[in-house]
Amino acid sequence: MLFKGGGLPHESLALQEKLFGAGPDYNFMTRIERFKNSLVRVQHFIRCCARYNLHDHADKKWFEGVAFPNEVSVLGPHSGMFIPTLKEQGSEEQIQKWVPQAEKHQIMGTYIQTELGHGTFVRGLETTATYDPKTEEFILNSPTLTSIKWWPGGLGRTCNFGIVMALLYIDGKNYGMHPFVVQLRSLKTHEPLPGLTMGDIGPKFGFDTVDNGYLQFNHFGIPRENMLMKYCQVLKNGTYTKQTRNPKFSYGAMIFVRSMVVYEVAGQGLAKACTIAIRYSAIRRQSELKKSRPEPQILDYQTQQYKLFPLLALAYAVWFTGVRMKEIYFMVNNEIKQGHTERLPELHAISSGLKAFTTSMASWGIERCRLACGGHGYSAASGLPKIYVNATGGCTYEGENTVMLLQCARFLMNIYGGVKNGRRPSGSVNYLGERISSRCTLTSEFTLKSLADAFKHRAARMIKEASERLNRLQASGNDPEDSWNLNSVVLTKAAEAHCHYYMVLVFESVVESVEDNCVKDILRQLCQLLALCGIQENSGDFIQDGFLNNDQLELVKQKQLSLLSEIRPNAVLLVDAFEFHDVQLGSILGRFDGNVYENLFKWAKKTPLNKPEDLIHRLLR
Ligand SMILES: CCCCCCCC/C=C\CCCC(=O)SCCNC(=O)CCNC(=O)[C@H](O)C(C)(C)COP(=O)(O)OP(=O)(O)OC[C@H]1O[C@@H](n2cnc3c(N)ncnc32)[C@H](O)[C@@H]1OP(=O)(O)O
Ligand SMILES: Cc1cc2nc3c(=O)[nH]c(=O)nc-3n(C[C@H](O)[C@H](O)[C@H](O)COP(=O)(O)OP(=O)(O)OC[C@H]3O[C@@H](n4cnc5c(N)ncnc54)[C@H](O)[C@@H]3O)c2cc1C
Repeated sequence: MLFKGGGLPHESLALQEKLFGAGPDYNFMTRIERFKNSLVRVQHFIRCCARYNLHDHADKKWFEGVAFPNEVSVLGPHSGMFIPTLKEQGSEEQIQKWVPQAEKHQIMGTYIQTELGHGTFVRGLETTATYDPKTEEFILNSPTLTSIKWWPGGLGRTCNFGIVMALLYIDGKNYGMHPFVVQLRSLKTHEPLPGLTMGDIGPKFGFDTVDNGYLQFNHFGIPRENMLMKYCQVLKNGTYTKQTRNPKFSYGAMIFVRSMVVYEVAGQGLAKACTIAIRYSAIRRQSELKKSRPEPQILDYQTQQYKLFPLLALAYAVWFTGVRMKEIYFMVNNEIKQGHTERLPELHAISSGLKAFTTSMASWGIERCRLACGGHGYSAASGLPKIYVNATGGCTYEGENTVMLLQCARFLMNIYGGVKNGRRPSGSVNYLGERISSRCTLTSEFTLKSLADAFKHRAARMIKEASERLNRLQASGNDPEDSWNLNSVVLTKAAEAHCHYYMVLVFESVVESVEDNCVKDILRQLCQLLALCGIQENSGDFIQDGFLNNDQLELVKQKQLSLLSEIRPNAVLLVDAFEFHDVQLGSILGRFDGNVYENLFKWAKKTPLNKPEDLIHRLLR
């Protein structure tokens, strides 16, 4: 073994690959070097997949975690969007034709939806696909500047295929957004095919290793068979047929990625940041706690614990919620495949809501971890800037977070309206059918049930009030759309409260399922801390209707503080339990061996600015 650790079989395999552990320091590379380095890794990863027979998505994911530490590889859109869309939206014939080539990486694809002028508003996209029955081709065209495709990952230089979302026109009639498989580059020369203008969109906040690109179509023909035809078909003569299914099925790829992002991006990103900040806080000593005594570990300061332990609790909560979100996705998707589509709206709502809620919390949490590391947190050597810029992208891609919360709120309003009309809700919203209890059961014991109930009360009240406010706005003469807009801040807060309750509930259920009493006790403390911090940070929501009183809030504060001391002895073990290898963390501050200062010094000496022969030296001489 080249490296210590690597808890899971596929991680251990990947850690044995010299190329993934060695090589130049990422922090000292230019963007072009980072991109090239990533391509070398991609090629090696593809060879490894063949060598180790890695076909399963989950197996590959473990391997990727080591191959592309803290980076988003260009394989993300290929394996996370291109292949799933082919599988979910292609006919059997189309799946047979493209999926095997894609899985063997003989073709590399991406998901091409967003345009210069529109990302959020999918119905506003302008790219057209006009069917010509004479040639039996779709003619793809970008009719305006704003219709140029913009952002798809891997489009700039890497991919030779893509799934393009475009408006289908037959005989002058617009049939709405449909997915098309499009070859973009020659499989021999890798040059863009005639009729396509494409390239990279330039440097970004993060995602240096991904060539997010642009693409302009100039009346570009593709065969009729290239429209993905599982749900809708265009026959040779131009006849359009469709199954009587939900038109939102063509949005399936987005639901999939949103469901995965909770664990893969928010959960992993925050857990890595907590690992770095807590390990570092255990080796960093600063100031005096008691006169003439050795400087304490900064982790012994209550304020440091107050910064970091709630984030540790949040990292566990998001991790568990992400695992649950994946399970729900696969369960409901299987039901949909069997023809049972009843739970699609709930899946859309919970995946949109949790994607938004957890990526926002993680993004904020990672930055707090960086601040908690003082000066060294600001250095790239901490690894935290890289984790932040990549994770925070999750707040925007796959549906901007505010917009996603509003989608979740829309579902909550529908359900609440149904309850008012006597319908019984089920699944994640079944509590909306219960009577909202005005009695708070919180006592100094702070059982997990009583804490979850407090969040249930808050969510139910905020959803009810959002709905009533919406009705009042309409009753006072606003049309439904204006009422929605005038209520949208309240709606996003109701959606957040729903997601917050869901996360606390998932954490509670995980704690209850643990058999080992010692582990159970420690996880219970974390779950209590998560919930108590949530109550304190949003205390207005809990006291507004008199559910919590001042005495109870005082109890909340006292318990929060006592939990900090109780968690302290286990804090480092709790981050070690995430089992991130040093290679995956990419952080000198978060090294497993704690040898931070010696390695910071070695690292600084290697920085290119210290090279004696460069231009700067000549200019300064
Ligand atoms: C696998 C590992 C992954 C991790 C690694 C990731 C690395 C890769 C990195 C980056 C990839 C990024 C890829 C992208 O960003 S691709 C582009 C993504 N774009 C978006 O997400 C756009 C967001 N916008 C939308 O989704 C929609 O436009 C909308 C905001 C939802 C609005 O849609 P629309 O206007 O059509 O709908 P309405 O608001 O009018 O609603 C009508 C009813 O439809 C329901 N609805 C909407 N969407 C869905 C859906 N997806 N599924 C089911 N139902 C849906 C909506 O709730 C309304 O229902 P109602 O009953 O109220 O009428
Ligand atoms: C790193 C990264 C990778 C990406 N990868 C891909 C990819 O592979 N393929 C692809 O097709 N796209 C990709 N995208 C594009 C991405 O999906 C969009 O940027 C995203 O969906 C947001 O849309 P937008 O840019 O139009 O934001 P906008 O909608 O312009 O958002 C700007 C502001 O307007 C607000 N707003 C917009 N609409 C509403 C509304 N209805 N109600 C209230 N507020 C609103 C938003 O809340 C936000 O504050 C990527 C983007 C990034 C950053």
